[in-house]
Amino acid sequence: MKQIIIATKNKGKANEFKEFFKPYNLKALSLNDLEDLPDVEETGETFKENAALKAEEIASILSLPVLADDSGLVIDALDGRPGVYSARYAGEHKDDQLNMEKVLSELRGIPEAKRTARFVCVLAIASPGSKTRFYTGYCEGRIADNQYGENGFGYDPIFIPKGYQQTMAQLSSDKKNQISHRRNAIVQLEDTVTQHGLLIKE
Ligand SMILES: O=c1nc[nH]c2c1ncn2[C@H]1C[C@H](O)[C@@H](COP(=O)(O)OP(=O)(O)OP(=O)(O)O)O1
Ligand SMILES: [Mg+2]
Repeated sequence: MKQIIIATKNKGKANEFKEFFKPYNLKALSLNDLEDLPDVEETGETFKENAALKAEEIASILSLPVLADDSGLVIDALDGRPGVYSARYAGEHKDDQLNMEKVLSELRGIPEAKRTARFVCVLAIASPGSKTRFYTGYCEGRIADNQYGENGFGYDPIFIPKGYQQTMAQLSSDKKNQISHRRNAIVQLEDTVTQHGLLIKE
């Protein structure tokens, strides 16, 4: 089966990519499936910069095309925080539970209408010898008053997508994968994958 390498150590993301690429008969391999690859330092100030850093470093080590995903939660009432610092919002150890508690406590007392937010996903495809390509997807919504649901990962238990009354973590994974920022970014990338075969390793 053809394979695509995703420069992520996040198991939640990796599982979503595995689902996304199934219809193309593409096996998605994450950094958890490959040996001895470094954790790329995310020193960029934008999702785009960090996605490029992850894709380009791993592509250069493997001499293969690589896809990377940099994503996060942008909350209007917090001037866009946690944004690119989403994973490390409550500290370097990347704890989803503490990150959600920090967001909920910062938004305490803020009414529903002012809790608007969006998930952002920037995908980068780096291929040795070519210019890196980028694809962006969004999912609009608002921050709940508490955590609800067990599905998904990251901030899903506190994010209510626009048009829904439940959090992302209360929706099925199939539903999430139809409406998420990651899906919306993948849709942009589909043509590249299918027509140019850029990501494919036999
Ligand atoms: O669908 C999502 N549902 C809920 N939360 C999400 C989602 N997508 C991103 N997020 C949050 C998780 C993490 O707090 C940050 C991503 O940080 P980000 O650096 O891109 O990923 P990461 O460090 O977990 O893994 P890696 O860099 O190896 O891909 O945004
Ligand atoms: Mg990261």
